Amino acid sequence: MKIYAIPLRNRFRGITVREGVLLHGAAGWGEFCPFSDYSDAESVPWLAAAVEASERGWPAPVRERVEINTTVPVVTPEKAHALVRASGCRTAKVKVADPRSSLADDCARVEAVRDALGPAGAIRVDANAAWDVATAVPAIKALDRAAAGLEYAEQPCPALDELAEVRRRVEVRIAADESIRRAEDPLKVAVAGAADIAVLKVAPLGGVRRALEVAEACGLPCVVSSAVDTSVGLAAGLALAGALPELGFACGLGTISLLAGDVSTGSLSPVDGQLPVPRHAPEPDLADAVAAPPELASDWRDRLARVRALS
Ligand SMILES: O=C(O)CCC(=O)c1ccccc1C(=O)O
Ligand SMILES: [Mg+2]
Repeated sequence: MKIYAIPLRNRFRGITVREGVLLHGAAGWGEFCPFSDYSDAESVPWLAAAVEASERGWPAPVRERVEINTTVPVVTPEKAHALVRASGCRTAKVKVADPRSSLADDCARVEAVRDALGPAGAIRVDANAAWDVATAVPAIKALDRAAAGLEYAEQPCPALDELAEVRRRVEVRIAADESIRRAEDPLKVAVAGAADIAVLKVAPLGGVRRALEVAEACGLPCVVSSAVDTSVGLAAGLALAGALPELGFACGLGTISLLAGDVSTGSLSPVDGQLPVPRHAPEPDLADAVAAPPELASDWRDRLARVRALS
């Protein structure tokens, strides 16, 4: 077992350091890294995903490579432009609706991203459920204009009925993320009328096999996205992206550049906007260099024991 703490290059989802545990088993390595605001009960599927990776391994893929979106945090337009250029990706996902960023700031960031991608690139935005319907509708229209066309808007509002209403009132496609991964039962969310696209994350859905079941149950085109995990967790996301019967959109697995380090020399950083589908997670040969300090490590061992007891 290895416990890591890696600073983020820019604040993301309100956090500045990413922490987690790497578990080793018969099939290799798995990552357990629920965010600190996740309860022990909510962390149970995260452990199931790490156990699947380390004990059992993943189903066989149907493709060898996955197109990747670069993820643009809440940064200045200049920085956003540079990040997109440096990524080599043809699709960018821009975080919007952050409390520290106005709609005008978001539009300026999206314009800079369009400039960096050129007209052939695709831009999606992610509001992380920050808006109500009355805010979302004009905001999505403004961002769509700033982008000269959005590919989709991810989770503009918290509730499914709000997503459905926004979807009726804008021309931009709507993607559901939190509505699926934080649902009581992700297999039973009636997401079809509320969204055009389902965002799937391996850890909160409880593993690659579980996520494949969710994909089948929801009946929508899927995008696989990361939890800003290390290359060990990203490998599980790529295994899911590799195993989905259809994959029509770039996946949000280009997040290693958001971290200031990684646990592996075999770092999963996109090349020419793509990543290969690995058969197992890379060996965390650099984990000791980013080891969590003793007190933090001990908190994680306690958390792991509590979540194991609930599993
Ligand atoms: O999808 C991506 O491009 C990156 C992953 C991402 O945005 C994310 C990462 C951690 C937690 C939540 C989210 C999210 O999609 O809302
Ligand atoms: Mg999202």
